[in-house]
Amino acid sequence: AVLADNGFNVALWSRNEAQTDEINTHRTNSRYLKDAVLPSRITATTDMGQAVSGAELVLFVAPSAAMRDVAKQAAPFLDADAIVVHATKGFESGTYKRMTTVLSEELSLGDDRLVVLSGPSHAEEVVRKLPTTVVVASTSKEAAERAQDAFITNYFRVYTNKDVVGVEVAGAIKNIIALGAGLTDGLGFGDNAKAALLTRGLAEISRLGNAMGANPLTFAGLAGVGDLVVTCTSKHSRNWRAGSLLAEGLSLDDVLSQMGMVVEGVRTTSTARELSHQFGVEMPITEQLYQVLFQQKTPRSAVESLMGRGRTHETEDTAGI
Ligand SMILES: NC(=O)C1=CN([C@@H]2O[C@H](COP(=O)(O)OP(=O)(O)OC[C@H]3O[C@@H](n4cnc5c(N)ncnc54)[C@H](O)[C@@H]3O)[C@@H](O)[C@H]2O)C=CC1
Ligand SMILES: O=C(CO)COP(=O)(O)O
Repeated sequence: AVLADNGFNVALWSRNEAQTDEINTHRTNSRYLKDAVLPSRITATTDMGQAVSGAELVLFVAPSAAMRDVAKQAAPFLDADAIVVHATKGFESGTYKRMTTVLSEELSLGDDRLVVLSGPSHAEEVVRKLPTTVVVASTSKEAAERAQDAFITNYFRVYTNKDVVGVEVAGAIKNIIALGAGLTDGLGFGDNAKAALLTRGLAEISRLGNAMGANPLTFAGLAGVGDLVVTCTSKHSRNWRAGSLLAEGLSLDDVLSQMGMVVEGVRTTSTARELSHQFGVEMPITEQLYQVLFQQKTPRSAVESLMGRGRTHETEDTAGI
């Protein structure tokens, strides 16, 4: 919708024909964006060739679990000088790869044509043209500026950044903390606990990101603090909502089927735990959430474990913040 508002003719690919028919006929996408009326410059299609051939910019925003498959389908149709942007917040399960790595492998692209778009940007608000700010990161200044040009509007402000690793790590890991925030709110642990969770969550994001080669300053920016705050506090967040349903006592399977939309933080908790071992960094909140999600630990005893950890110094272990 943002690209269409900026005058681009947008081809929107979906695998679901009922959904593309609804968008083309009624300009609505009722299951995912209830009250929104989509711009007439959007044409939905189930034909990947029609969507991708000739496009100067291709935006991938499949859930992380589907990214490789969707990129594979798009690869034969990608124009030689198209730039590729993604807005997906997660890693590939099993390989622990970042999304730009997956895209570069499947599309045979160099870093100079790859951009990640991230930041506090719930779709429900963007589609209503409420003021939103995001960051587009690429190792190529030119690619980042092409994406900035394409997306920037008077309600959608776009900053460039060079730190692809930091922006991707921040966007993925904040979902874990948002699941924790939903649990904390659902269990009535209070405002002090929630503030602690966000702050120590940011320390965890930074620690892993720094070990993976990120710029520490990224975590104080829109993709870091910005997205962490919105996902942990917004009524639109699926990760927060999933956490609050877990707090009501629902099983993880029941929560996920009730949500009916992707809750990236669940898979990301397993991936981040593996990455924390691989990079030798401590991620105690992630570890406790992993035990709650996958090992039947109760949230209350997870909090006890976090509060009972050995004494430590606040800043020593959070290089960069
Ligand atoms: N919803 C939001 O406000 C924002 C979402 N994101 C990120 O965007 C990504 C996608 O999230 P949403 O669109 O919100 O999720 P969603 O669950 O609302 O929609 C996902 C869409 O992908 C389709 N899909 C799932 N598996 C597929 C496959 N194998 N092949 C083709 N299509 C497939 C589904 O049918 C559905 O249409 C996530 O990584 C999320 O973190 C990023 C910023 C904001
Ligand atoms: O990343 C998002 C907003 O910036 C969306 O978060 P949820 O997936 O938790 O809804």
